[in-house]
Amino acid sequence: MQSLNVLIVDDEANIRKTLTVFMESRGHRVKAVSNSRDACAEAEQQVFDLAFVDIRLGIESGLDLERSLLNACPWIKIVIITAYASIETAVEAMKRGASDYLAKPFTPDQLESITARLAEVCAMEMRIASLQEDLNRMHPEVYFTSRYPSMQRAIELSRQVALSDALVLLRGPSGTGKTVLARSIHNWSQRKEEPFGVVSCPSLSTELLESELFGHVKGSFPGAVRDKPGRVTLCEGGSLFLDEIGDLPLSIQAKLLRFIQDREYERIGDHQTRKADVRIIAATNTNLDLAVREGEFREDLFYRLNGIQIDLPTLAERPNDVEQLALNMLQFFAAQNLKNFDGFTEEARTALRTYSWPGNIRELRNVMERAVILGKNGQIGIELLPDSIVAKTHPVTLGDPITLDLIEETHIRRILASSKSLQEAADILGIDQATLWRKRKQYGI
Ligand SMILES: Nc1ncnc2c1ncn2[C@@H]1O[C@H](COP(=O)(O)OP(=O)(O)OP(=O)(O)O)[C@@H](O)[C@H]1O
Repeated sequence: MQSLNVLIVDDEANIRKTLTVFMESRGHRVKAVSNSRDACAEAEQQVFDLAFVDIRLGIESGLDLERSLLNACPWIKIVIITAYASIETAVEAMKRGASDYLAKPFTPDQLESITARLAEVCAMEMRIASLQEDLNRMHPEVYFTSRYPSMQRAIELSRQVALSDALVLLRGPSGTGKTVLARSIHNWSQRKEEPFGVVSCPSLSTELLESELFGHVKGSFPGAVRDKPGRVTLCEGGSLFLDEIGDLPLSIQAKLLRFIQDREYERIGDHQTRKADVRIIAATNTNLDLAVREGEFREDLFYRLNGIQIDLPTLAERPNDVEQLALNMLQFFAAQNLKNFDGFTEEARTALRTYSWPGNIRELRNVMERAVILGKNGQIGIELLPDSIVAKTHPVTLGDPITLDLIEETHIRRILASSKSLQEAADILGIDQATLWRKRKQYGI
């Protein structure tokens, strides 16, 4: 058992003494006080893992002290001690944040078991916090700020729908950030303290996918060696993100529709109907209308999912956002690799802005990671960018032996990059918005 910092608050000197001797004999560090004021003063000065608090401290109430201790040390585990055991006080103590309850007179065994259990909880919380830190170290901070109305709309709508339990369908090509946005919707919602699960529909066979979603009972198919709860069970109270929902087999589509409508499902091989409260967020990078027309996607499920659609633009549609995103990623990977970079050379900046990024933010992230690994310190120049990016964006000068198309593409990209809106770009180029749209499509901008 890890050694804990323990605070004992009791107005009876012999209880303080007994608890102190017991805890110290188990290797914990103890501070014992007789009243709320001293307890608060101690909690201000050092971090405690565990506190034993008498419910009656002379004329003061240990229940009132709970809140002050939790404010000072939010992770502290409080055990309320009382000679006046009653269900009501126990319930009240737990409601105010106590972790357990000990009735006087207590035995060493009871103390031992409460302390061991809470030490385990403390250790687990520390492990989770350190895993969370590792996760944060592995992922650049999500950056949603954009100069483009299409992206601003997507984020605004996401924040609005997050507050409801509405079904959401995120649409956008691969790498545009659908998974990241789904997780953010969960984090902006009231379900944020509950689990968030991800199931990638194309990654599993039909049977395994159904089992992944709804679970199975032992022996229901070869390989089902033990009962398994599905994601729907594990995400109770939270959200489940179904990536590439267009790839969900028809047989599972029917079950998903029933789950969405009635919140009911069965595990594979089980007749018991279960219920779960899970918000579904789905994503697709294909045209679901077409899948419906071709009979590959159920129309009724399509209409259920179609309620709130959020479209994520490609990176090519937001060239002026690339530099800031790239800069954030550069700083992130630089810190991870213990290097120091201060931005990009002018050439690299132009290359980043004019490249069409078919792999979207995922590709940008990979390019930044590669540049940081290959580079030393200072600025990132084009020599650190992949040839595919540099070749497509080499500086074009009028009079160079190049095609008119390349001149037109380069010119449109540069004007788009320096304009605040598509209308402004169209005005500068002397064409209407429809023509600009056709040309952007033609050049993949
Ligand atoms: N707004 C953002 N800020 C920072 N990084 C982002 C952002 N959006 C996406 N990324 C990063 O880009 C990569 C791709 O994002 P994500 O997996 O969310 O895309 P996706 O649209 O779900 O892709 P796919 O359809 O292939 O599953 C991830 O590494 C993610 O961390």
